[in-house]
Amino acid sequence: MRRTGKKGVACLIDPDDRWLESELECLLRVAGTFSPLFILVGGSLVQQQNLNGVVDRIKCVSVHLPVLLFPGSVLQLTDNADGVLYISLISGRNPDLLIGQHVLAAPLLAKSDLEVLPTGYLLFDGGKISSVHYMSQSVPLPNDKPELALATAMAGHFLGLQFLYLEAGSGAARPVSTSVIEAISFHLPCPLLVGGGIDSLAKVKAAWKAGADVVVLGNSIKKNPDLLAEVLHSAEAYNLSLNVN
Ligand SMILES: CC(C)=CCC/C(C)=C/CC/C(C)=C/CC/C(C)=C/COP(=O)(O)OP(=O)(O)O
Ligand SMILES: O=P(O)(O)OC[C@@H](O)CO
Ligand SMILES: [Mg+2]
Repeated sequence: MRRTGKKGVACLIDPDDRWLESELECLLRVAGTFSPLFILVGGSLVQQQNLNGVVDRIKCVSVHLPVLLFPGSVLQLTDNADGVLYISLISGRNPDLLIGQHVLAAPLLAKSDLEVLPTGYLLFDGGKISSVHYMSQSVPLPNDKPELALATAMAGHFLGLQFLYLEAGSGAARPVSTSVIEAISFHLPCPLLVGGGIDSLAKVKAAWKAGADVVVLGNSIKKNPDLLAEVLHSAEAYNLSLNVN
């Protein structure tokens, strides 16, 4: 994706949010089979039986949409997804979330068919205390210090992490700043996922323009599935203009 300049979208389905069967189906129908789109499933407290069920429901409606797990802990792994963001919280200094959960998860992942995507996860100050901030007990990066963010992202890149997820926290008051996205995308080749508080087409476009490869949408599309349709049309038009579809 970084190579082609294509822009992508990921829908975050949090199994802890009460998803009516009809709501999930409506969202998945909007999503259709649009190719640079995938589904992330995760949340800070998710219990495994919820997780299995939600992944099954998604697969039942949208057989071809890739479903990636976005785990808050080793308890949030299930075999019926396609892959897992193997996230290490590199903005924090909590050893359990840098490497501890990963050690516990590794033997389970080795036995599963899940594709493992090594991902540096950077939490930014999104203007209010997010669940990830609380659950991880780690200090978020400032949103107005691109040089600190870049140094952290570079460290992840040099350690071999292949994707970077810039996170402002679910429902953030302010998304990750464009100056942060620009600094990281200018200097590093890893595909960038950016999420947290992105709740309008204008914010999506600003993140893409700054260098995000994939914009992650959670709360906003649960409230308003029409936003997903708008964003997908916009991505499709942009990707067609690159002549890379
Ligand atoms: C690799 C494995 C198995 C685990 C990684 C564990 C790590 C590093 C977690 C990072 C810190 C953390 C607690 C992340 C939560 C990830 C997540 C799914 C966030 C989305 O949840 P929200 O939607 O923000 O939470 P709320 O719905 O509670 O607001
Ligand atoms: O729910 P929102 O605010 O879109 O956030 C999405 C995701 O980045 C949270 O982990
Ligand atoms: Mg949530």
